[in-house]
Amino acid sequence: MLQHLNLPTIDESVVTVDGTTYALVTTSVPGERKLVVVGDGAGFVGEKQADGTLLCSLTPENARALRQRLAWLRPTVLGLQTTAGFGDRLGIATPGHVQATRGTGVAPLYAQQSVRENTRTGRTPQNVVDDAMWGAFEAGWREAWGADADHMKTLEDIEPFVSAGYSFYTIDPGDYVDDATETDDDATLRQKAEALPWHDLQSSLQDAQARYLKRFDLDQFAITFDEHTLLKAIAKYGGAMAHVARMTQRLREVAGSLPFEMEMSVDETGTTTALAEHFYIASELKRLNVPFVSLAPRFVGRFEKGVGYIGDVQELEQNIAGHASIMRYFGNSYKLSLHTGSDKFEVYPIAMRYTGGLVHLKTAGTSYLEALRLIASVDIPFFREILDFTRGRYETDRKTYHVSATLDKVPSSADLTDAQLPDLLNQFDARQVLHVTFGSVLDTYGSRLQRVLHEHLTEYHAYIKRHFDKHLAPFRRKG
Ligand SMILES: O=C(O)[C@@H](O)[C@@H](O)[C@H](O)C(=O)CO
Repeated sequence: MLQHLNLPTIDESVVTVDGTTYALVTTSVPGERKLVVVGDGAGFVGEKQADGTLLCSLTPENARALRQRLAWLRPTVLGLQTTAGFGDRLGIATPGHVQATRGTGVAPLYAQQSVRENTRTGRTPQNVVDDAMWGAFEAGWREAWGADADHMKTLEDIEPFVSAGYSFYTIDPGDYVDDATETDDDATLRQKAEALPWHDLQSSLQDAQARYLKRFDLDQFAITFDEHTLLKAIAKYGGAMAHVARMTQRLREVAGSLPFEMEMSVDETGTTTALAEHFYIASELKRLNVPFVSLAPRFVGRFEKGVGYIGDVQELEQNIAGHASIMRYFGNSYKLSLHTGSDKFEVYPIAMRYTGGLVHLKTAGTSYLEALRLIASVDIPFFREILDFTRGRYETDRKTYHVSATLDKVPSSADLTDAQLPDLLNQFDARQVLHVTFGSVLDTYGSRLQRVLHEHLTEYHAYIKRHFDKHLAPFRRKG
């Protein structure tokens, strides 16, 4: 039916609803796609062909019009299903993410970018959700998917994500977590606890003491709040809880009747979230009526960007078992969220085993690294340039990320043969250096990088699929 256009149709995208057919076609520009609307073209902007067919660019206006017609292209809440977030800093990876998700039973969030990432890539929340939507459409995804406004820290962060139609809001109150409480004496803890904004917490220190100074019996163990444990939990996380309460109130005001779900993340803080502190956080979120579906504590050991888990896996297993027991105490009403979750292959089976699938996995930079892996094979001189550039940027760009790579372990390109280059994407230090410098790389090389990837899109999606097949296998729904 679309043959008359003489542009190859992407078969997976073709769909007919209410007598109108929609499809993506490729053009002679590498990587470029256009939307074809055959039938009722009202609301779309494009070039009208002789037979009335519309050929449309992938603009925000046309994305909006398509979402209005095809309900499954709107991000939606996913509840307590096992979920995975697929951050895509380049805006072209989603078809690969779809290929990997299909048939796994894992519910995807194909749009997921933090405020920090958007600042570095120069993309808006709308760009991110539109790119993910076009990718899902291209790959023929017809099921539910979500969009995560990740690591929102301030009240001002909220509005642009709500206007862009996000469904999942990750509140990161990390700036209000007081890590110094780990070593404070009781007098200091009390002073800090008394100074909290109790009004925002809709409570008082006395009320909190009445609520928590006791023993709570969980299925595997008990949590007993003595004076010190409670004062520390309150002094450490009370300010964060107050901030989450403020963020939730603003989100409700801005979202109005739009459905949404929330996560609270304190994974990017300096100290581990003790089990009693997880209990306090979850209990307070419930008391404050925060509609959270997942919680990202800071686990024992280290979850760093782009690499495997760093620490004692048995200790982590015990830690996850404890967190899962607290979740059960609260009626399995939320999921454990694994931030910086990519490449932690040893962690996934453990998380699944103890939570019974109440897991949310977040990934992002690993898809960008797969793009660099491809470039290391298809445009070697360019990869050499990127590598040397990132070595110059690392010390600056690492500052807001948890990474421990050292530059002396990352060779400069002159010290490597062509054949050795792709293997850098398997090396701890090189992965982290390449990972956290994405913003600077995109500022300097963005259009060239996009051009190379657009010339090799099918391969890029195959790289993504292969990489994510490994990630998702432990999360597959059985039966
Ligand atoms: O880089 C970022 O800012 C984000 O992608 C992450 O911190 C995100 O929350 C994540 O955990 C992805 O693995």
